Amino acid sequence: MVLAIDRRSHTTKFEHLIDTGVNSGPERAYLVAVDATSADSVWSVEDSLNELGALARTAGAEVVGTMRQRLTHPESATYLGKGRVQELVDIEKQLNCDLIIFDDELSPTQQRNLEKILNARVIDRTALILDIFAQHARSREGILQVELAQMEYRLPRLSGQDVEFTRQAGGSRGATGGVGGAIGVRGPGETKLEIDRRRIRSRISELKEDIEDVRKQRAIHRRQRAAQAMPVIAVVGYTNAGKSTLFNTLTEAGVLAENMLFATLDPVTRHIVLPNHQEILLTDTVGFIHKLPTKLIAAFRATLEEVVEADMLLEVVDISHENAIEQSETVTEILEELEAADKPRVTALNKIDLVDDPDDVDTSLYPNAVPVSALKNQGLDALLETIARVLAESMEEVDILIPYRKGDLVELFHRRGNILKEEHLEDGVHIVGRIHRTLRGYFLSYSIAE
Ligand SMILES: Nc1nc2c(ncn2[C@@H]2O[C@H](COP(=O)(O)OP(=O)(O)OP(=O)(O)O)[C@@H](O)[C@H]2O)c(=O)[nH]1
Repeated sequence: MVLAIDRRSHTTKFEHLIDTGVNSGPERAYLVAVDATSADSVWSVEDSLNELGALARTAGAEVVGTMRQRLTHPESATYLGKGRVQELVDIEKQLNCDLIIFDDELSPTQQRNLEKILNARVIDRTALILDIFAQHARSREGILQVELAQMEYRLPRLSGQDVEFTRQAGGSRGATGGVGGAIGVRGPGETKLEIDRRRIRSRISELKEDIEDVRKQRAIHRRQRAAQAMPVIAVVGYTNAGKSTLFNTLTEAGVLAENMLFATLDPVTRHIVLPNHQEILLTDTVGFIHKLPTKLIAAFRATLEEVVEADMLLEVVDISHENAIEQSETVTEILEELEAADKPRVTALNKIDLVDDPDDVDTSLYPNAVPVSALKNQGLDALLETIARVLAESMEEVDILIPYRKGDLVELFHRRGNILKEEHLEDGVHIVGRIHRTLRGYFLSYSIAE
C-alpha cells in the first residue's frame, strides 16, 4: 500500500490494497480461515468468514469462494497445513483469483512463505481492516492514526520492494522515495531494504509526535468541556451498527453515514438536551470489530481516550444482525481492554425496523436496552429517557442553600440537575436534588450540614 498525494484536490489519499475495479471489474478474492475455535469461542469460523467477506466487499473486491481448515492453531510456516496450501494453488488457478485473504493476521514469515507459493496477492485480515480504515479516514487525526498503524504493520514485513511515501498529513511536507529522495539518501553500505526500514522508522516517529500533539489538543478540549461540566456520553458499538445514524438523528449533526464498514473514524462531539432538560455531550467514536488489530487500537489511542474519559456509554447494537450478541460481546471485550467496561451503559437495540417480530427481541441480554430505529426515528424518546434515568443513577444527592446573589448557580442546577424539592427561603434558595458528580464541586460549599 502506497501513500500518495491526490494532486487535483491537494488532499491526502491512500492508494488501496484492493483495486475497486472501476475500469476492469472488481478483484476476485478467495477467503481462507483456520478454524481454531473452542467451546468457549464467541465467534464461529463461519461467522468470522462471513464478516471477512463483508470486509472484502466493502474494500471493493468480489468474493469467489472460501476454505477453512480445522487446526488447534495456525501452522507457523504457512498458516494452513501443507496439503491445503497445495489445494489453494489449484483453486487460485481454477477460479482465476487476484487475492487470497486470510482471516487472521499472518506473521511476516507466513506471509513471505505464502507469497512464494501462491500467485495471487496474499492479504490478511489486519491489512484489509487497515485498508478500509484508510479509505474512510477523513480528518488529519484519523489519517495520522491509520498511517501509523499501517507503517507499524509494514515495518517487519518489508522485503526490499519499493516503498514510496510522498506525503505528510496537512500537506506541509513531502518526500519522494528512491535513491536520492529527501528521506531516502543511501548511507554508506546501506541496502535498499535498510533504507526503506530507516525511512519507515523515521516516519513512525514523526507520526507518533504528531499524534502526541493531537492527544494534548484533545486533553485541552476535554478540560474545556469539563469546565462546562456536562456529562459526556460516548457512542460505542460494532462497525456498521448505526452509530453515526443514531448520533445524527439525536443531534442532527450531519456526520457521514454510509452503508459500509468503518464509515466513522473521527470522534465528533455534540450537545443535546434530554427530556428532563438536562444537557449532555454526545460523542461519536470509531467502530469496533472482532480481531481488531492491536496496532490499530494503539494507534487510535487519542480517539479511544474519549471512550475512556466518558461518564457513560451508549452502545449501539444492530439487533437485526444474526451475530448481534457476538458483536456486542466483542464490544465489551474491547471496552474491557480499554478499562471502560464498568461505566454505566445504555444499549440502543438499533434497526428494529428490520426485525420481523420486535416483541421477540430479548432486551434482558443487554444493559438498559431500548429497541430503536435510528433511521425511522422510532423509540428515540424512550432511549433519551433511559439515558436520563441511568445518568440520574450516577448522580449524587445534595441538600443545599444557595444565596440569592448566586443566581447563576441556581440556574445551573436547573439546567443540569434533577430537582426533588425547591423552596425560596429568607437567605437563599433551598434545593434538594441530584447532580452529576462532575458538577458537585460547585455546590459543596452550600451544603446544609446534617
Ligand atoms: N434499516 C435500518 N438501517 C439503519 C438504521 N440505522 C442505521 N442504518 C443503516 O446502517 C448502515 C450503517 O450505519 P452507520 O450509522 O454508518 O453505522 P456506524 O455504526 O456508524 O458504522 P461504522 O462507521 O462502520 O462504525 C447505513 O446504511 C445506515 O443507513 C436503522 O435503524 N434501520
